[in-house]
Amino acid sequence: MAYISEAVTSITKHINFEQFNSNFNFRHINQQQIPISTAITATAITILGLLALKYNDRAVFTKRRDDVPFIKGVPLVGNLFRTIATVDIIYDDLTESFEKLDTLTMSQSTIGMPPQLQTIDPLNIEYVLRHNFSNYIKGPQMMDTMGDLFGHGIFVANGQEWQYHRKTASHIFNVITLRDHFTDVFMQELKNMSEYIFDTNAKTGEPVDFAHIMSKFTMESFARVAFGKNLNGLLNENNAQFAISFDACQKISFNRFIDPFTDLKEALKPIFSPGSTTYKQHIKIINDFAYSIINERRDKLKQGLVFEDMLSRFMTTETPDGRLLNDVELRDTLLTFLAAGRDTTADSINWTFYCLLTHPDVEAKLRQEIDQYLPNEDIDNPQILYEIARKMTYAHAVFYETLRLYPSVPTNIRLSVKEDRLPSGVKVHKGDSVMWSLYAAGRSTHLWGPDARTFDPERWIQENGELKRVSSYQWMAFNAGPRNCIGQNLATLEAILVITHLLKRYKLSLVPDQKVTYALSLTLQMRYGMKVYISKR
Ligand code: HEM
Repeated sequence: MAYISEAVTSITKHINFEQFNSNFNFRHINQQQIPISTAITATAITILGLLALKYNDRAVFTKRRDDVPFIKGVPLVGNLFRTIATVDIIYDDLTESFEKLDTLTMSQSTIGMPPQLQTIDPLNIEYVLRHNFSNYIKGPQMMDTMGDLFGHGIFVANGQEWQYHRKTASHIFNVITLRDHFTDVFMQELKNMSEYIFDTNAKTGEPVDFAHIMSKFTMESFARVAFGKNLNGLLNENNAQFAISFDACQKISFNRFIDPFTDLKEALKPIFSPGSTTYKQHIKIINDFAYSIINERRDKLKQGLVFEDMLSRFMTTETPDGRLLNDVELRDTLLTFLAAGRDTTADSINWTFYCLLTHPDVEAKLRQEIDQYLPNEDIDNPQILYEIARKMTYAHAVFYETLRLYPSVPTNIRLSVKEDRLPSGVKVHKGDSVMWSLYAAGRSTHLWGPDARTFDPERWIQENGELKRVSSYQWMAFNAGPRNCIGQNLATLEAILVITHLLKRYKLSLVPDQKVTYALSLTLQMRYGMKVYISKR
C-alpha cells in the first residue's frame, strides 16, 4: 500500500494546478451554469486522459525504457490487469514473455510496484549475486512484504546482521553433523512415516495426499534438527494449526510482491468472510508456537541440560556487538530457518515424485540404481544410506532436473543501491529491483536448448557417467555467490534418503484426473496437493 500512496502523492506533485486553471480559464464560466462537481469530474477526466496518452503502455509516472525489451501494459496501470488475469500461471506467463520477446532481460511496469528489471541471463545474475554483491541488497520491499513473518532473520538481513546469521548457522551444516546426526533423524522419521501412513494405506488401498504427508515429514524432521523437538505431527493434527498459519502467512507475503491490494484485502476479510482467521490471528498462532519453544529451551538450559542444535547455537553465539540474541530475534531466526529449510525441501520432494510418476522410464532407471547400491539387508542402516546417498549419480540427476523445472524458490529479487549497468549492457537505476525467475530460466530454450521443457535427467550425466556440473548462475535452484543456500547439502541428503526409502519399499501411482499445479507462495507448493495410491513392492 505504501506504493499506492506514493503514486497518489506523485500524481498531485506532477500536476501544476495553477497552470491548469489558467489554461482552462475557469473564471469566465458561470458557476451556477456548471455545477462544481461536473467541473471537477471533467477536470479529472481530462487529466487522466492526458496522463493516459503519455503513459500509454506503462504505470503512471514511470520512465519508458528503450534500452531493454519491454512487456507492454495498458495505460496508467501497466501490467496490473495482466498480473491479476494470469496470477494462477504467473511463472509460465513470464516464461512465455521471455520466449516471445526473444530475450534474456526485459522490463515491466506495474502500478504500485517499484520499477522492475527481469533477467535470466547467467552473466547478469552472476554479476548481481557475486561481482557486485554489495550493490544488490535485500531491499525495503523484502521487509515490507515479509517483515512481520520473518522479522530481521537472515532472509531479509543485510550487512553485519546477515554476516552474523550466516556465520552462526554455517557451523551447523558441516559434514560431520550431516553424517552423524541428521541422517539418523531422517531415517527415524522415515520409519515413522512408513509405519503410520504408507504401510497402513498400502493395506487399505485408500489414496493419500503425498504433499500433505511430506509437509508433515519435513516439519517433523526439521523440528528435530533445528530445536531437538519431537512434534509427533505425523501422528496427530495438533500442530497442524501452526503449519496452516505458517502457510497462510507465506502466501500473504508472496501476494504482497505481486498485488498492491493484498493488505487491503486482508483488512476487509472480517467483513467479507466473517469467522475466517485473519492475518493478525495467524501471526499470533505462529508467535505463540515459536515463543513456547524458546521458553522451554531457556528453562532446560537453566536446568543445566546441553543441546547441540541450531536453536542452542543461536542462543549462545554473541552478535558482532557482543550480546546474545533476545527472544524476538530468536523467534525471527527460528521461523526464517523453518521456512528456508522445511517448505523448500518438501516442495522439491513432491515435484520429484510428480516427475517420477509421470515418467515411468525414469522411475524404473532410478529403482535400478537404488537396487544396485542398496542391498535389502542394509535398508535401515543410516551410515550406509549416508554413503550411497552421496554416490548415486542418477538420483542426483533426477533431483537436479526436477529443481530445474520446478525450483522450490521460483523467483528472487534484489534492489540496486546505486546506478549501475549489467554485463548485458542494460542500465540499472538506483532503486530499481532486479528480479530473476528461476522457473523461467529453467525452461528457457536459450539456456537449455529446444527440449528445455522436457524432463530428462540424462542432461545431467556426462559421457563418462559422472554428474555434469552446470553453472549455479544458470541453474540457480540453491542460489549462488556469498548468499548461496546454507542447507543445500542437507536438503539434497534428505531428498535422496526419502526417494531411496520410498522407491525401495513402495510403488506409488497418481490418482487419475487430478490437477497437479503450483500455488502462489514464497515456495513452489502444490496448489491442490498430489493424491497417490500406495502398494508395497
Ligand atoms: C530443496 C531445498 C532447498 C532449496 C531449493 C533452497 C533454495 C534456496 C535459495 C534459492 C536461497 C536464496 C534465497 C534468497 O536469495 O533470498 C536459499 C537461501 C537459504 N537457504 Fe535454502 N534451500 C533449500 C533448503 C534449505 C535447507 C534445508 C536449509 C536449512 C535449514 C536452508 C537454509 C537456507 C538459508 C539459511 C538461506 C539464506 C542464505 C543467506 O541469505 O545467506 N535451505 N535457499
